[in-house]
Amino acid sequence: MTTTAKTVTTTPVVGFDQVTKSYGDVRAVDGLTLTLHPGETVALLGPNGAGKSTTLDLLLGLKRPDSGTVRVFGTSPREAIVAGRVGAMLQSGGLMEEVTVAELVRLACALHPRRYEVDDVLARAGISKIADRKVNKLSGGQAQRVRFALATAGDSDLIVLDEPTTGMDVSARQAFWATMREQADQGRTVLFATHYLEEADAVADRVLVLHRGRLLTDGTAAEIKAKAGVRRVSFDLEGPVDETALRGLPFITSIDISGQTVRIQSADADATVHALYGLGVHPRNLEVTGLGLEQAFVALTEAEEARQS
Ligand SMILES: Nc1ncnc2c1ncn2[C@@H]1O[C@H](COP(=O)(O)OP(=O)(O)OP(=O)(O)O)[C@@H](O)[C@H]1O
Repeated sequence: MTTTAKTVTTTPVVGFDQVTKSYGDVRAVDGLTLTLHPGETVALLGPNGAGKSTTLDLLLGLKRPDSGTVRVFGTSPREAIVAGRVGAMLQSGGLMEEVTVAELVRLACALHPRRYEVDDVLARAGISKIADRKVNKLSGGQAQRVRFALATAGDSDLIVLDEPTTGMDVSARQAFWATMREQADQGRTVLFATHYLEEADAVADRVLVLHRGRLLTDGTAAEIKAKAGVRRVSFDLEGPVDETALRGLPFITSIDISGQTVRIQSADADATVHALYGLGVHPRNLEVTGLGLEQAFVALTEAEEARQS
């Protein structure tokens, strides 16, 4: 996206300013400040209990902050929702049991100030064929698709998704993200919490990592991988090698020796490889690669745990 004067002056989609929310002694969200801009697809990551769901609940006005302010399109979350600007798909619950899929989706469309046609919503969510089924007879993945339909029942500017693909099979997941990309391409802002880091890597143009209610990192997936600073070194051994010497290589954060194959994670891959040659080892099929988002996420959150303890 090119930055223009227009984007700079546009009202943020979401603005959290020093937001704190506790449950008894547990501080679920701790002084969180963040801004989401129009058209962004943003992944919200964090270990269990990091505060993702609470953050989304605050954004949707389902919970009120103890302190700080939450603004959505420059208004309160409630006003933004009443105006039909926000569509949401939450983790569980929220489905009336004794109605059919079509009835439920029809209701969601009727309630949306900028509603879509029911048949289009069903088709987009891939649930036309189960439209007459009772909601309490659905599989977990089908129920997720219905929640997705409810979140896209009208022309919302912001779509909020809490672990949307949990329970979906691989093809449902792919179809889901293809639809979500279309929504984003039409200029909508999409914010989703997930534990599937490969989804965040593939879909999000911005990744927020929460840790104990605070924002640990905020950047593109590539920036977060680079920030973790660790790279993978893998190679095959030729002939016997002194394992103790290998394990003593500098900057190693983990090492796995399996038969003739060695896999290392190193905080300074160049120095590790240099020292490897210094041992007189001639590695075959040497590869030095960056971490995936998943490993980077683990490295960053573990480092933060260590720092705080
Ligand atoms: N209703 C509640 N009452 C008491 N504590 C709560 C409540 N809801 C959440 N918490 C606590 O607040 C913290 C943040 O929870 P939250 O559900 O926001 O995290 P999360 O990042 O969404 O976790 P997960 O990945 O497991 O879904 C956790 O320590 C959780 O136990």
